Amino acid sequence: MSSNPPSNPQLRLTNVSLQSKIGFQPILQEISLEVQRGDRIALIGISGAGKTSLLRLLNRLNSPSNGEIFFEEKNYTQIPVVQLRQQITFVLSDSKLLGMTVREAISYPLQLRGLSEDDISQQLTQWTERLEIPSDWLNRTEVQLSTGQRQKIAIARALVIQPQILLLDEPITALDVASQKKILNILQTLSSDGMTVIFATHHLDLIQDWGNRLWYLLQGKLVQDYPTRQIDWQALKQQLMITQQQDIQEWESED
Ligand SMILES: Nc1ncnc2c1ncn2[C@@H]1O[C@H](COP(=O)(O)OP(=O)(O)OP(=O)(O)O)[C@@H](O)[C@H]1O
Repeated sequence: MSSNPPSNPQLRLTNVSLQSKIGFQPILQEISLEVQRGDRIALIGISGAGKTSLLRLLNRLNSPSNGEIFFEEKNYTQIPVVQLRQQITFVLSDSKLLGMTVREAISYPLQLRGLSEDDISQQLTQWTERLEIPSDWLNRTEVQLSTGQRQKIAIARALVIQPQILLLDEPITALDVASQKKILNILQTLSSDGMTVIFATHHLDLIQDWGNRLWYLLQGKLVQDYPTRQIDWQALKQQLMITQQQDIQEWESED
């Protein structure tokens, strides 16, 4: 956790920028930060601030135009991408099952790691119980699931492999409040056991008491990186609302 004396960071970004291929304005600008093992980070910012882009860089779906990213002090460029993604997993808000049933989708990452059928079955039972996924969902395909149900499956599929770092992009927006709280609690427990979680969201109320750290992105810049206990949430919500309104006004004045 960040509150412990800092050891070698698990992740380190040095002056990372991401240039847009279509616009002049960089998507991310000179981001430098360090992440300690077990950090629970809420990543916030208005639409277009760069949250998804930053998560994509951390999952190596994109590479920085400038700057470097290190995982356990090893440069990302030196780590085979498959190996990296076995340790750093990304959950999108609209993950697809790609024609698989729920059972197949959750089992697949375990098959890729060469687990026996018995071990896969044990993990499947453990995680479906923990996430309260009813057994009658297991034979369903994507079209037979609601958006919220699909989000739950995407989280299960990421958690079965117990990654070192879990990246989440608005992962529980479509779930009911009780399910959201349950998942946030599970993530909190897992992070206490050492899993790092980076959670991008617009819903400050949801993550206010959840994280130990907050990153605030504004126009691709990391403008705040604070322990959550130092945050004035009311002021932050107001600041976000004002930024959002300014953004809309800028758009309107360009039309
Ligand atoms: N593939 C791309 N090509 C060009 N520009 C892109 C691309 N993807 C994103 N952008 C731009 O990068 C900026 C950041 O987008 P990003 O999706 O990272 O923001 P975000 O904070 O995740 O937004 P939201 O909260 O709406 O999901 C936006 O201005 C967007 O238009």
